Amino acid sequence: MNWDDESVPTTADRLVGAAADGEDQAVEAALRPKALEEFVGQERVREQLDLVLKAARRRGGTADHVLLSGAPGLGKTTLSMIIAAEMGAPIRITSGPAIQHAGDLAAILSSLAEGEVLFLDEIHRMSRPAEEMLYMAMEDFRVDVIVGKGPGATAIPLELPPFTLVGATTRAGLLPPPLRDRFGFTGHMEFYAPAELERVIHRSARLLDVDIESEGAAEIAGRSRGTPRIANRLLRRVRDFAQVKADGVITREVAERALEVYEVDGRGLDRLDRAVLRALLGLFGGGPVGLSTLAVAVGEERETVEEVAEPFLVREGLLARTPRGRVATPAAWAHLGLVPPQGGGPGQDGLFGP
Ligand SMILES: Nc1ncnc2c1ncn2[C@@H]1O[C@H](COP(=O)(O)OP(=O)(O)OP(=O)(O)O)[C@@H](O)[C@H]1O
Repeated sequence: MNWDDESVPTTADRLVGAAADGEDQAVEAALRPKALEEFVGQERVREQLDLVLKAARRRGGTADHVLLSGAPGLGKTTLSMIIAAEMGAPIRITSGPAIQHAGDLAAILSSLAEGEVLFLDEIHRMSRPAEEMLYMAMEDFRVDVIVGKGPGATAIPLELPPFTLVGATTRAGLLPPPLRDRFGFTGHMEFYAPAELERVIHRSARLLDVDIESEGAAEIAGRSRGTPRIANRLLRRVRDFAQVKADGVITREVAERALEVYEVDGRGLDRLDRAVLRALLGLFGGGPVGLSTLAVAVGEERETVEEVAEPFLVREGLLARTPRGRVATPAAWAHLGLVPPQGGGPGQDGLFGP
């Protein structure tokens, strides 16, 4: 194998990145399920949420505050919109980083309509003063607006209409307990199984008027890293290929050829992921090797390797983070079609057996 057969990988426009790009934002609105029963997978969250919403509707009140945690692209925004739709309520969408001052939050809260759903994405990134204001708003539907500064400052209480806060976070563990405790319901979103992603793909294909065979959908699902956003994005790229290079129908063969062109392999790894693995195996015998050294070897920033490539490699059981550095697993050797050196590789100390 030639270790230099690909140029330095870049993270820009990553086809298998979970964050939304411009095109995603433009088309996602059309692909979002509008009702709970259209929402694929996440059975437990869906069932529990269904009860919370039905009970609130029966009481004729607003639903309890809901916290949704999970990786990007798993459907948190979609679910928040469904909550509003199921409650027949309007929705306001904002995010933690957009609320840096308590006053920003007060302005939003005081303009909410009764029963409105406030979706607060990346709630863990809100400023401290805004967070503290939110405690009282969630619990008592009231905020204290501070007027003036220093010893002369006074707090003017402001009544709020009852509303439902839907907070979304990629890391529930980062939320301070007083905030976490104020949510009546917490839903943990899991990565989707391939069969669920196939359903997402079939549904999106119908909406996009794309002809797809079951095996074509399965091929795309298997490379979508458990994430509907990635499944929808790969579907659009494979559709392009099918329309230009084939007769427009997505068969397994068309999906395979297309994803080869886009350099997304059978397990959903892209060039960056493979570059990290190749460096780890080819240059360092499978490790252990320090993160900084590995990053230099692939020509990327340390943070890029750690935050962009590694989480998926670890999740897939291809790479392990150990106190002595990064180590490739036997599955990594197998994935690249290589044989580990005798004895498990230099420095592995039999971590994964002989
Ligand atoms: N369960 C699902 N069924 C069908 N489509 C889904 C599902 N979950 C997500 N999607 C689709 O995936 C895309 C991304 O979903 P969404 O924007 O809700 O993710 P998110 O978790 O809010 O992501 P982020 O954290 O980046 O904001 C949307 O186009 C949506 O249609």
